[in-house]
Amino acid sequence: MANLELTLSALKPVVWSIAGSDSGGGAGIQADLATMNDLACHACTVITTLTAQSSVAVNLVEPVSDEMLLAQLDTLLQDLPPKAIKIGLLANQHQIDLLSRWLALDLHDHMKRNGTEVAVILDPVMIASCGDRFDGDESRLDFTPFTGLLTLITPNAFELGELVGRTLDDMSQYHLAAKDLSQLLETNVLAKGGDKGPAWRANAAQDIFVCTRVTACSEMHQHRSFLLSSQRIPSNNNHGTGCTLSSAIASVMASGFVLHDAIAVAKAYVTAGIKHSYPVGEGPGPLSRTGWPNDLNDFPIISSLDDGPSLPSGIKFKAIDERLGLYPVVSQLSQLETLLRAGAKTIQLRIKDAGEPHLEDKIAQAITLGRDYQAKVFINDYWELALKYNAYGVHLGQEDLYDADLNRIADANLALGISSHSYFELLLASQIMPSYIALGHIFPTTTKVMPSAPQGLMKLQHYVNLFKGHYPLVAIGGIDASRIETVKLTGVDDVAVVRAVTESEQPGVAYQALSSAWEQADVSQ
Ligand SMILES: Cc1ncc(COP(=O)(O)OP(=O)(O)O)c(N)n1
Ligand SMILES: Cc1nc(C(=O)O)sc1CCOP(=O)(O)O
Ligand SMILES: [Mg+2]
Repeated sequence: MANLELTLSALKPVVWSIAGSDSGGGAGIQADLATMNDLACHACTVITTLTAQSSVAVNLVEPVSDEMLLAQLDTLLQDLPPKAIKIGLLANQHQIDLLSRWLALDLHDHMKRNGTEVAVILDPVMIASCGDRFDGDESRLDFTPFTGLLTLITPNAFELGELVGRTLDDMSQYHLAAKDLSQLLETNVLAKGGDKGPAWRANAAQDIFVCTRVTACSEMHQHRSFLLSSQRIPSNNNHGTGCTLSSAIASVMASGFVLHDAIAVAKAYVTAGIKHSYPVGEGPGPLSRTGWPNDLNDFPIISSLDDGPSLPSGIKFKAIDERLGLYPVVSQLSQLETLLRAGAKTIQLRIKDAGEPHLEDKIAQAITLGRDYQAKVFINDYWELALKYNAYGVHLGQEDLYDADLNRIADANLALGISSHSYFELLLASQIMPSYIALGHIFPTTTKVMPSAPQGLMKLQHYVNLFKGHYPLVAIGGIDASRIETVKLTGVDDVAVVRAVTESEQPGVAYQALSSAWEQADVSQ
C-alpha cells in the first residue's frame, strides 16, 4: 500500500512518433520506438516516409499516400490518444500542410473535448547523419503552417540556418536566429549545437533554449534564453541523435514533466547514449539506450543567455554533516522555542509578513535560541539579518537567489538551503553547491500558493535517484503522519513540515511523534 503511487506510475503514457522509417535502424521511427520504450512509455507510430537508408547513404525516399498518413492518425486517435507527439521526417510540403491541418482541427478538437494538453515536439529533419538530404530537390520546406501548433521545435545548426534563411557564424547569430524562429512559429526553440562545427561549439555540446511559451514553472524561468552545455563525447556514432533527443523530450513530457525538465533529462539521455554508442556498418553508428538518466555528470550545465538575472559560479556552501531529520518550519518565535525544548535540532523561522512587529528582534532571538539549544536554526528569506546575527543558516527560494549576496553568505560560513520544484530548478540549485536542497511541494498544501503542480512520489523518486549522495535532500509539502512512510520509501534524506506541527494543539508533542515516526519508518520491504 505504501508504494501505491509508484505502482500507479507503471501505467505507461502513450507517445506518438510521426516520422520516417530508417531501414538502417539507427534513426527515424526505429530510434523513436527504442527511446520511447526505454523511457517507460508506450510508443505508437505514424509512418510518413519509407527510406532505403544505411549508415552511409540514403538511396530512396518514398512518402506514404495521403490516405495512409491520415488513416494512421485517425486510427490512433480513436483508441490510443497521445500524451505527447514527436514529429520527425516530413518528406515534402504536402505532408507538412496535411499534418498541420490535422493538428489544428482533429487534435485540437480532441484536446478541447477531453480537456487535455498534448505536447507536440517538431524535429525538422532535413539531412541524414551521413550527409544526404531527404528532400531530394533541395527546395526549402515551409514550416510556417505549424505556427502556433507546436510546443517545441528542435533544429540543428544546418536546419536553423535553412529555417531562417541565412548562415549562422557565431553564438550570437545562432541565438538571434533561434529567437526569430521562436517568433515566426510562435513556439519554444531548442537550437542544437551538438553537431561538430565552428569553434564555439567545438569543445562542448551546447544547445540554446529559447523559452517563450511555457507555463507551470517559475516565472523566473519563463520568457528567457538558456545555454545548456554538456561535455562533448568523442564518438563518430551519432546516427539518430536528433531523433533520440526529440522523442526523449516527448516521452519525458508525456510522463508529466514540464518542458524545461524534459529538455534537461533528454539531453542527459543523449549524452549517456553517445557514451555507449557502437559502430555498425561503415558510417556513423547508433546510440545505446541506457534508461532514465541518473548520472549527474550526464546532465547539462545551465546558464542564462540573456540580460536576465544569472547565478554566480565557483561558489560552495557549508556542508552539513549530521542528518537534518524531521525539520519543522514555523512562523512564531514561541513555537520555535517550544520545538527546541521538545528536542528539534533543525528548525526554520519563516515569517512571511514583512510588516510583522519586531521582526528583526524575533530573528535575532531565534538565532540566539538556536545557539542555546545547540540546534541548526535557518532563517527564511531575511538573509541580511541572518548574516548580521550570524545564524546557522539561511533558506532561500529560487527567485530569492538572484537578489541575495550569495558570496557574502558563503564567505560568512552560513549554511544555505534552496527550494526546488523541478529537475531544472534542482540543477540550477546544485550549480551553486548549497548545504541542502528542498524538493517541493510533494503533496497538495494549503500553507502557500504554488505556481507548479504537486510533484508526487514518482517525481520525488526520480529526483532522489539523481541527487542522492550529492546533497542532503529534504522533501516538503503536504507531509503528515499518514505520508511519512511512503515518503521515506523514496530514499529522501529528510522531511520538512509546517501544518503537521504548527496546527497541532500541542506542537511539541506532534513534533516528537512525527520525528520518531520518521526515524523508525520501516523501509526494508
Ligand atoms: C525546507 C523548506 N523548503 C522549502 C521552503 C520554501 O521556501 P521558499 O521557496 O523561499 O518559499 P517561502 O517559504 O519563502 O514561501 C522552505 N521555506 N523551507
Ligand atoms: C513553505 C513551503 N514551501 C514549499 C515548497 O514546495 O517550496 S511547500 C511549503 C509549505 C509546506 O507546508 P505544509 O507542510 O503545511 O504542507
Ligand atoms: Mg523564502
